[in-house]
Amino acid sequence: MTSQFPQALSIAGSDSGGGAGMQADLKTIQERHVFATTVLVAITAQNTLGVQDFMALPTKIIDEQFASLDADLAIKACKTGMLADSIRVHNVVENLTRYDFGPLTVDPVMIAKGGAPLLAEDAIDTVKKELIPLATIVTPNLPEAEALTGLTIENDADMQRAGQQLQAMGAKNVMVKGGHEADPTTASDFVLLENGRSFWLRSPRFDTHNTHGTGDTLSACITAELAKGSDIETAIRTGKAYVSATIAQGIKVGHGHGPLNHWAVVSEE
Ligand SMILES: Nc1ncnc2c1ncn2[C@@H]1O[C@H](COP(=O)(O)OP(=O)(O)O)[C@@H](O)[C@H]1O
Ligand SMILES: Cc1ncc(COP(=O)(O)O)c(N)n1
Repeated sequence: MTSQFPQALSIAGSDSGGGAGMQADLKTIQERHVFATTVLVAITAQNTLGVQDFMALPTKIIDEQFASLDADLAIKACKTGMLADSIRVHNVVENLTRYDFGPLTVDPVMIAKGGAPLLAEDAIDTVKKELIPLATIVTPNLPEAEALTGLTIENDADMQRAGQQLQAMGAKNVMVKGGHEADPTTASDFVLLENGRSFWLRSPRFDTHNTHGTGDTLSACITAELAKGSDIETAIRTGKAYVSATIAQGIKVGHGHGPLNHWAVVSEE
């Protein structure tokens, strides 16, 4: 039989507004020419103005989605996004241990841009102890890196320290994202690789409110590239170039923190 087309999996929550969560993952993976599959963990009633409500799904149907995928598809890379609470984090970890869906990108989603919690506070410990040790790469933003490490992050040295702590927790590779930094000109992310190499990825900071779904888009792009067989550094660099393009080539949708342009053309490709 001929080899299967590259397939990737997003394990996440739904954003009814279409800009973040599962929907951002699907759009990104599709744009990167990889076949996207999903395990839905929670449903949010959400738009660009905020999260109005959410409901986590029963673990039985989460188990069944994993089993259905394993029985048929050939998934080569996967990612996690919103996992809601400690019970679901544990449940997803059990399933990721049961099946081989390739390298795992952990986007430790905690709080939506508008401030709504997407992960119960007591689940942070479960993420640290159970999920991060499975991660091929973990991609926290600054508030998430602070919550996971207990550090206060105010400068480049703090971001590097957070990266080292997250690697010590068991993540092979770490990308500490600086989207929430105060720097008005540059968006800088710190990358620490499994082989000990580290570097900064910097792009111009675009003056826009349309940054809903940036973290999901970056981590989904990394996942898609890993599904195609890219090495981790190439996947990370492509992810940064793609998310920058989706912000730079913005579209106007909604009345709050608008979504990204997932059709954006990445110039260096
Ligand atoms: N205004 C911006 N201009 C350019 N890049 C940005 C901007 N905001 C975020 N980014 C980039 O988007 C990616 C996601 O970062 P961040 O916003 O920190 O994540 P999250 O969505 O998880 O909060 C990072 O590569 C970050 O540097
Ligand atoms: C269902 C869901 N998952 C994740 C996010 C994070 O979005 P952002 O990337 O803007 O932090 C979100 N707002 N909703």
